[in-house]
Amino acid sequence: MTLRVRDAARRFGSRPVFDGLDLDVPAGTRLLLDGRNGAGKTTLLRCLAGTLTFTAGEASVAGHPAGSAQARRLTGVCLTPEQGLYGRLSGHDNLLLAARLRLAGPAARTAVARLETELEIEPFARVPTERCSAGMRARVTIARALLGDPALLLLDEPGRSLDVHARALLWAALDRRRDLTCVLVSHHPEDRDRCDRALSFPVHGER
Ligand SMILES: Nc1ncnc2c1ncn2[C@@H]1O[C@H](COP(=O)(O)OP(=O)(O)OP(=O)(O)O)[C@@H](O)[C@H]1O
Repeated sequence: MTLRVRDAARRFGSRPVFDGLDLDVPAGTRLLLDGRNGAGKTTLLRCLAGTLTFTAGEASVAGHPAGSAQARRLTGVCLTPEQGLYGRLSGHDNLLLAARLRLAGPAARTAVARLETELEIEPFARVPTERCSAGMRARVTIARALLGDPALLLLDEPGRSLDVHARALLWAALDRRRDLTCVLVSHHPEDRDRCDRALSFPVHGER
C-alpha cells in the first residue's frame, strides 16, 4: 500500500477542517480530491507532504510515517505550481539543485535532462524563473516533483496555469509512470475521468 491514512484529523484553532479520515491507496492509483473552495483539500496534501501535521491520527507512505525523511524521499510534491522556485536561478539550475539532493552527480544531470525533454522545458530552461511565466514555472515545479522517481506524487491543481498542450504533457508523463500513486486536487471535470477514485471534501468520518 503506497499511502495509508488512519483516523486523521486536522483543525485550525477550534475549527475542524476534516476528521475521521481513513484512506488506503494502492500503488499506481490516482486519487482525485474534490470539493468546494476552502473545504480542506490542500490541508490534507500538506499533511501528507509533511509540511503540516495532523491534529490526530496518522499517515504512512510505503510504510514510513508521513513527514519522515524516508517518506519525503519517496514523495514528489507540487503544492504551489508557480512558487517555491529560486527566482534568480534558471529552471535548469532549480531542477539540478533538487536532483542533487536525491541523486548522485551524473544521475542527477540525466534525470533533469530527461524531464526537461519530457515536459518540453528546454526552450526556457536557462531563463531565471523570476522572468518565466506562471505556466513555465508550473512546468518546472512539476518536473521537480517527478525527480528521483517518487512512489507518491502530490499535486495541487497542477492544471491551474498550464495551457492545453502542457496539460497533455503532464498527463502523458503520469501515464508513463503507471506504478506512481498520485493524489491530486483539480477542479477540471475531465481530470475526474483520468483518476481511479475520488474523495469529496468536506470529510467528516463516523463518530
Ligand atoms: N494556516 C492556516 N491557519 C488557519 N486556517 C487555515 C490555514 N490554512 C488553511 N486554513 C483554513 O482551512 C480551510 C481549508 O483550507 P484549504 O486550503 O485546505 O482548502 P481547499 O479545499 O484546498 O480550498 P481551494 O479549493 O480554495 O484551494 C479553510 O477554511 C482555510 O481558511
